[in-house]
Amino acid sequence: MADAKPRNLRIVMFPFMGQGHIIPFVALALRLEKMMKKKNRAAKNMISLVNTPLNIPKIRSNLPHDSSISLIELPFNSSDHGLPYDGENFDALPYSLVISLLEASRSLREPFRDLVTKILKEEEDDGQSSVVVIGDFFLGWIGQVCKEIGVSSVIFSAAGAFGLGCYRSIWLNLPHKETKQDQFLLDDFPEAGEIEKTQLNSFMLEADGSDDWSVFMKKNIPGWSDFDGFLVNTVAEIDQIGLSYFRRITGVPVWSVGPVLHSREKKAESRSTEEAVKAWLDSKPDNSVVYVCFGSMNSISQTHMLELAMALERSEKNFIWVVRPPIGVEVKSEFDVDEYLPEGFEERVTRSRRGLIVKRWAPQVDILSHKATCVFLSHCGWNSILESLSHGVPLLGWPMAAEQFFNSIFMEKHIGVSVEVVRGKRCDIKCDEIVSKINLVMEETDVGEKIRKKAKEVKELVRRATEDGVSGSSVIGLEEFLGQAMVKKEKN
Ligand SMILES: O=c1ccn([C@@H]2O[C@H](COP(=O)(O)OP(=O)(O)O[C@H]3O[C@H](CO)[C@@H](O)[C@H](O)[C@H]3O)[C@@H](O)[C@H]2O)c(=O)[nH]1
Repeated sequence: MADAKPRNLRIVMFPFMGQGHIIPFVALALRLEKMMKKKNRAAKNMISLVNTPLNIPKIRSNLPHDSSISLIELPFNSSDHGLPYDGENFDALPYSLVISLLEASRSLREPFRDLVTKILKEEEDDGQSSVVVIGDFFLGWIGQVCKEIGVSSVIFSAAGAFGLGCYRSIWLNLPHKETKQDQFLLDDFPEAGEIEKTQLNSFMLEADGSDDWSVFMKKNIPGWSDFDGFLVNTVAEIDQIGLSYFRRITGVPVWSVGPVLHSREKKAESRSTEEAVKAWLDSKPDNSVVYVCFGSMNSISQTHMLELAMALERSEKNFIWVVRPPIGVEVKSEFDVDEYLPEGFEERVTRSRRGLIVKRWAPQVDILSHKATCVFLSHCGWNSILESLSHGVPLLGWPMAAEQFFNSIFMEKHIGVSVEVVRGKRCDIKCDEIVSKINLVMEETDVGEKIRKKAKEVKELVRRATEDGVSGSSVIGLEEFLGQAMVKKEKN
């Protein structure tokens, strides 16, 4: 019910416990804080980010000191769920335990319900406020909790609409189980085009409806229909197929609001890496560097590391490679990169200054925004894609998990800014194939020129979407959402 009086807005945001989700949620919270201040400085608006104890300091370190965003901790003990004692974030777990954290997160339902009930009571006493919850798509139960207590809720998808649409449709219907063909169409999303079985992550491919992933998804995804809307970290001008799909299947508003990008972490311990990376990039010619990084939670096998290292050396291109321990090695363990790379590799590339190896975590946005960077060899996580597109950097795709395969095909076949190098964690890839794809995109080939030109055009589309003065599509999306959030929700 619309209310004529200006209202205060209380926004409660709950990202799933993974860096690929927390980072864009923090970025969205900061964007909303700025917009709300600009709109009405006098209003007592407030934004809170909710998470589990070990993630709260991670979130805090990403907030500027002058931010008034508050952090709220929910009780959670990972050991109660068969997880390591500090296993509260995807980045602290091997991929095999990701499903256990997803399942364990369902235990946050009651504490979250109590929290929102308390917040609602405080705001009702105030009589002037609306409360809205922004939840994560992996926390599908949030919609029902909010419905029951009479609070509006929307999902903020850190994934793009095309990729998430394919992911949703496949998990709900397992269409690949119904066909012997290598390709298939999605029943409720045929406009996504043919999907190949090699584009399914290993859990999807092996799913039979009764495995842990299918069981979780069948509980989680139907919950999305309890939300009052979707905010998607994407750009309307490029992700229309997926946005239309979500509008059609949900019947609720779907706003594109991206890219909401993380402004760089300013942690003291990473400052020396930042400086070293900047100095190295400054010493390189424009458009001469391949940046290689597989996101916050994925690694490749040691065999693949060897092939990739040889390829980077043989390509004779400058490169930055963010190296994480290979699959099968304890994620958090201290590791010596030398152990997993060809003999003398690190020493050779360091001596020649042709390559920079960064252990675990690099200042990705700084790298992508530097004029020396030419192409990004990426696992096609959606944040990485958005960061790359925002800086006009074309992609070399190596999707390996989740919805990354669909993002990769979307960037290559629909948008034209990427070439897929290889798919999956168990693929067979040889060094020469990687070299030829790097050369294809970086050198003066027809494909390379076309892709680099397209990446510049997309950069411009993305820039315009978030431009304030001319009301870009993503600015309008957020404004429409804020307008709707001010409307008080009736209890069901
Ligand atoms: O060395 C690094 C590695 C990562 N990042 C940042 O970490 C984020 C990584 O996000 P993303 O590229 O989306 O990868 P994941 O962390 O793997 O993201 C998960 O979440 C995404 C959003 O839902 C999905 O698209 C992915 O498939 C899923 O793996 C980005 O902001 C990067 O800039 C760094 O700054 N430095």
